[in-house]
Amino acid sequence: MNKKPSPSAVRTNWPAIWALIKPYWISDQKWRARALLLAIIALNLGMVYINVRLNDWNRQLYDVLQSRNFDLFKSLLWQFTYLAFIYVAVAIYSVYLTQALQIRWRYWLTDRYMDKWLAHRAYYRIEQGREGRLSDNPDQRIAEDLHSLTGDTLALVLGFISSAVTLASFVHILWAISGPIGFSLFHQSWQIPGYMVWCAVAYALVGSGMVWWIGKPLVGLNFNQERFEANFRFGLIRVREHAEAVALYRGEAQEKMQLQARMDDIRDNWWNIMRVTKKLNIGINFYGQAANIFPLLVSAPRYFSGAITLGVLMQISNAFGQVQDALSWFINSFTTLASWKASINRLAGFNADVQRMQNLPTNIRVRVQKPVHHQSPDAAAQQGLQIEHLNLNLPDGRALLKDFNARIERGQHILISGPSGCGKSTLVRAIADIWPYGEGRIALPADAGVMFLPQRSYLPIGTLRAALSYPAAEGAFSDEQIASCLELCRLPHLKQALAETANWSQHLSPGEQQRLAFVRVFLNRPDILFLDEASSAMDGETEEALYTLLPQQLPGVTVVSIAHRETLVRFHRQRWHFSRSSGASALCYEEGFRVEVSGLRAGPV
Ligand SMILES: Nc1ncnc2c1ncn2[C@@H]1O[C@H](COP(=O)(O)OP(=O)(O)OP(=O)(O)O)[C@@H](O)[C@H]1O
Repeated sequence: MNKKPSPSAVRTNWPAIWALIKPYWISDQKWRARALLLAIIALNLGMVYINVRLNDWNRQLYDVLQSRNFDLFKSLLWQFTYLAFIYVAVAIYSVYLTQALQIRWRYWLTDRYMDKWLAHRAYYRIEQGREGRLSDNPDQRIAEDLHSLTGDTLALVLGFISSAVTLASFVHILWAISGPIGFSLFHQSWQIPGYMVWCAVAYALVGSGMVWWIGKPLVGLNFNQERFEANFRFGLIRVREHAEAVALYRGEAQEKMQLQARMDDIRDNWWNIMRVTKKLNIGINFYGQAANIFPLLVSAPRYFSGAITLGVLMQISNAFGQVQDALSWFINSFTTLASWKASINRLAGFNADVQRMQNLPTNIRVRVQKPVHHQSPDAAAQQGLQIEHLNLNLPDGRALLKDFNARIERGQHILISGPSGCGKSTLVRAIADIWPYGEGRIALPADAGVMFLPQRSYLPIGTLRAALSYPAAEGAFSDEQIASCLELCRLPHLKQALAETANWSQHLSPGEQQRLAFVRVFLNRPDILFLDEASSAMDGETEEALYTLLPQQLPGVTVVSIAHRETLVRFHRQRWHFSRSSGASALCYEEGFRVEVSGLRAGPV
């Protein structure tokens, strides 16, 4: 099976990582964020302090046990009780505040990422321009990677600080109590002071090197796992969204095959993760188990020679454990580090894509004409829409439309026709300023309301009232206004359903959905209306009725329709027909199409 090209993983360096993390900490929320972080660090340091106290308590306990002193034993138990209570309270609040900081940071970041994604139509261009993409599934980048970026960063940073302070606190305890070790080499006697500290360092270094060497592939594997999971979920959502079409085509077997293929990707990659994790766990578990016995083995000679008491031996063992644990921060955090790095790489790719799409160079200049000096707003709106030397291309540079010039006067009704795939919708996309590939100038009249109706209108999930008001907020139009427009558009039966919530694009027929789009037109009352096969699913009579209503309800409205049906000709005064200059009928992108402008016999408009 052919695998789809995967977005290349972005490699990130420290400045790039810092650029992802920094913004929140210097934002308008910085003081609250920093205060929370400081409080959490203080609580974590408090835990380290209690651990230091417990280490000393440990020594006293074993000495008291050895000397069978019951009174001291009882007092030690009280000491432990209050230390344990404080530890529990500090540990609970440390987690609670960390979670609070995480959700604040995530909320702030998500808000920024949603803005970036929706700004300059990056969300649209990312889907359009498939070439050279560095990230996929933007929904997952925003929903999941920001979640792990905030959670993992806090866990890693706080873990690192705790480990560093634990290391500093216990190194000097271990240094002081472990004493020097002496040996002779080359007929000379040598002494290594605080030799247990060096043993711990050597032990942790060997372990860290081993874990890094074994676990390296996990970063790439985690990156892919998230991608495959998102692809699978997206596949399931597609079936849900297109349930009716799949059912009518009896496409279940094909869907199953495609979903299975995506699940296979998940399973294969998961096996690779399991293999690496198994090797990693072998290393980590041996390392962890050996750490229990290693300090006892190393300090046993001094205990048996009588140089240290049992209490000191146990204190050494405990302090060694703390030092070794702190030095093993890298080993213990390796899995988190691997998934954190994969999230960072994915977010860097997403940011690069969004930035590239926002700054996509375009030579199509779409601007709003400034009103001529002393011109009234009405006169400004009278100015027509002007298209000069417009060339349109496909994203890969092939020519679609060549040198098109036109002027649309106010109140003009224009029909755009031509073979399928010649670029009619693309011309409308260019006028709507969402198609960047090409060159030329488009001037829109000042203060004119422009509305674009595609063949399949978008109906958000929610109440019918909200779907009809879109993109205005629910409540922008009164129920009376909406009801009278529903009546006009031959949808009286929906008047009762304004407050109902449903997935309207699944519930209503395509013809009804197109009539709903016309309701939006009558509610919004645009000055210029583009209809891209917006009535193709209606019966001929309803289509004619709505076209007749347009100039009646919206006097002076400019209408530009894309349509294949010749019955619509009589509602238009001008035709723009896409054709090959050479007369060739087949699509050939080398030469592009030309548009012939011709007058039409006056109809009812
Ligand atoms: N994002 C894209 N990437 C690559 N090619 C595209 C993209 N969008 C459109 N095209 C191509 O551009 C050409 C023009 O598409 P357009 O939708 O403008 O055609 P049309 O004339 O409106 O067709 P129809 O009458 O079938 O609606 C088609 O060949 C289409 O495949």
